[in-house]
Amino acid sequence: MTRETTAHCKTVRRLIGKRSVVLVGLMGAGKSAIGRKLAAMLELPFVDADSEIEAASQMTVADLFEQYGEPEFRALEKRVIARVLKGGPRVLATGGGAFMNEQTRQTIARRGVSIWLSADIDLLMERVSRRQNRPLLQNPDPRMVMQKLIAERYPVYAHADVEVPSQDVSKDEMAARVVEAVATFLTVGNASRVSHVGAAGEARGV
Ligand SMILES: Nc1ncnc2c1ncn2[C@@H]1O[C@H](COP(=O)(O)OP(=O)(O)O)[C@@H](O)[C@H]1O
Ligand SMILES: O=C(O)C1=C[C@@H](OP(=O)(O)O)[C@@H](O)[C@H](O)C1
Ligand SMILES: [Mg+2]
Repeated sequence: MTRETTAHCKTVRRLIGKRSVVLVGLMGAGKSAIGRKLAAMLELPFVDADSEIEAASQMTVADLFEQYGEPEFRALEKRVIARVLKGGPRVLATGGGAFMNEQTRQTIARRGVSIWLSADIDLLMERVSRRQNRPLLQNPDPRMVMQKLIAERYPVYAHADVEVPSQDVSKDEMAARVVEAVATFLTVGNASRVSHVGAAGEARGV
């Protein structure tokens, strides 16, 4: 990061105050990868909800789904996210299904700024194909599953404070776009819900 970018991130960090930055969106959108970068840029602790669930249960997400079923996983997910958000400002990468829970949406609205990393199906499929650790996609036709999830979930993700489209750019560039989107949201408010940042980040040499 350039010195200018670092100074900008410190300003954004101050604007965030006691809130957390919460990433939502479908599997493969980059919540975990971008969240980690974003946390480093903003000098905030990073928490991945799935990793917290795995640590709390001493099981993998895949084993939880298999042995206890999705409802039990969702109950655990809701509790873990509520606990993490009580703990002070963080960058939190949620799992793709978390924001579908109304109580979780309310908790996030109270304690955080929510960012929807939106993405088209081709990008999502390419990115999830690298690992076989997502139980919902263990299906003969994972693309059809993803299409169905897009139809069900995108109208709900659209309730996030800001939408940042995931594109085929580096993780650092995506994280810089999220920083810009958060800054715009916290200064201008809802006036500009969809972020079209790109040029600004590039101009700062991110
Ligand atoms: N901007 C990006 N450029 C290249 N690869 C990316 C980018 N964002 C995410 N990835 C990769 O895509 C895969 C899925 O990302 P991940 O962060 O696990 O998504 P999510 O947590 O939203 O399911 C990972 O292998 C990750 O490294
Ligand atoms: O979309 C979902 O319902 C899920 C997404 C996963 O997280 P990522 O979105 O980080 O892949 C994980 O929580 C679980 O496999 C269920
Ligand atoms: Mg993830």
